[in-house]
Amino acid sequence: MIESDRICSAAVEMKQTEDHGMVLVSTKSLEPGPLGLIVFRETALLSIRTRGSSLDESGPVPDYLAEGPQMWTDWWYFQQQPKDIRDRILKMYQETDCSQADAIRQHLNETVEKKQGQHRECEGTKLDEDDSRRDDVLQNIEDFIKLAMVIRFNGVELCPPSDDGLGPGTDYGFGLFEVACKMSHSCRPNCAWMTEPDGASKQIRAITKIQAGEELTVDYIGQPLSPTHERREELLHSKGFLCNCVRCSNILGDDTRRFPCMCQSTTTCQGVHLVHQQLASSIPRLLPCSVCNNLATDDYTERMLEEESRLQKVIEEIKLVADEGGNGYQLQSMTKQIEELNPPHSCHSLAEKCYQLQSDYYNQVGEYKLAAEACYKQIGCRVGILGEGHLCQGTAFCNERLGDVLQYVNVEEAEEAYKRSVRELLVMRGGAPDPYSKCALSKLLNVQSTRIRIELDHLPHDRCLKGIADAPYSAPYPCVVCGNGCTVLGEKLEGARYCCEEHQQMHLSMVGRWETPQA
Ligand SMILES: C[S@@+](CC[C@H](N)C(=O)[O-])C[C@H]1O[C@@H](n2cnc3c(N)ncnc32)[C@H](O)[C@@H]1O
Repeated sequence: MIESDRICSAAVEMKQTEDHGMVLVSTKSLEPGPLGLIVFRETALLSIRTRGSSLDESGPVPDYLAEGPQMWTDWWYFQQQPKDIRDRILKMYQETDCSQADAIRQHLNETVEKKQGQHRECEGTKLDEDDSRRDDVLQNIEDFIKLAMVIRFNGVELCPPSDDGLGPGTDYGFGLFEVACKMSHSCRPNCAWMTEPDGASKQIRAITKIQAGEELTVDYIGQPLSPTHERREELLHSKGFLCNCVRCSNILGDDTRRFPCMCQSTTTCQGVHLVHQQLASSIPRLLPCSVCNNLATDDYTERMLEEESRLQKVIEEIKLVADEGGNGYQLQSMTKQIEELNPPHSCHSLAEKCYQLQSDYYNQVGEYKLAAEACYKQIGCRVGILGEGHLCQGTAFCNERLGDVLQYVNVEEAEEAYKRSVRELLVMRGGAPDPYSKCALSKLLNVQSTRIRIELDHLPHDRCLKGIADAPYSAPYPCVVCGNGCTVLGEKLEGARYCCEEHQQMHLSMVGRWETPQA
């Protein structure tokens, strides 16, 4: 463990709220500092293998559950637990109106009726041991459904990184956490959770400053760059609720879908139209320009949205080809399409995908300078949409990829990119003991050794961290009004940054916080 890796025990309490039910709040102000802060750790009350893994001991699935084999594995592991653990797990169940639960109930009840009919026909036939073992599903239908729902709505994957930090490691299935599962979801969370190497515990880390009394939130789905309606659909589908986090309920629009101001061809307006669309089934519309407030015409709206779906299709086609190639070499057959990818705005969620494809492609063909440029744009887009304070693994890995490319072009800049990656991973994942941070750190040391000839073997990891934690984050802040680089720090609204005072005034007026300066 690195020295400043602090654990903040007794920093949380549970609280009942009106809109989110039971939640976790911080009892103290928490300051993650440069190396992050562990708020608490928890071991899963129950961890369940993924069916099909070599460690799945649950045996053959009963015929009547053939549609849902994982449910059988879940039930089998549940049945192996002592009674008090089973009771605590079932206590996590929340009454919900869920069509999946109704479908399971109906299916199992029909199976019972059928079996009873068969039993009457051949009275006296003995069930074999396997049958009776499996039939406890049918004798406990309501508990079976409760367990399925608890897992669906509260189960969290248990997958620590691989030893070399280059990807996910052993998949331990998923776990049920009695305390951590009370944390609400946010698309702009203040905490991150990560699986410890034992595959059974989670570490919950503060990734932003947190005030005493503030609710602790994590990202349940890890798709912060997906458009609002996609994130909400995903949460509705997988977790059964309509997200009302700060980003999803932002009346200023979807921060991942930006289109240039309609007047841009005739004026110098640098503003953007954000999209308002809360669900896939709702009709998207462009909001007034963030700078000149002009409305987009129906014609312009239609053209922009058509262009957006066309680009989405092209990206999917390219990705399909890249995936088929395994190592990605097939991408070269799509040179023209990749080079011509042209997002509607540099801070649109599709821009991030375009830049990633371009960076991968240029990297493969050895055009490292172009690859680095595309990767810089990708980072700019991520920071532009999510804000600098939004730590996420995706951005950290992106910085690491930038470092990999820059090694061929500019070693000093590669060093800076690795530093940012290490710094972000340190706060998110806890530093040197974590394989991801270790991997980024050793890449940093490698690139440093080419510059200043340091003896890697004599440098303990903890000492290398000094200085890195303070590495400045040089990606530009986006103006909340137009997305351009910023110089003016908003004092009235924390986190809001502006490219000029005019945009600051505009934004504060829009949200009712503008006060005319005294003469
Ligand atoms: C895993 S549980 C969290 C604990 C839960 N609040 C409780 O009382 O047990 C997820 C539930 O919390 C609520 N919730 C969490 N995050 C939310 C969000 N961003 N928007 C709306 N509801 C949310 C929803 O009711 C959801 O079904």
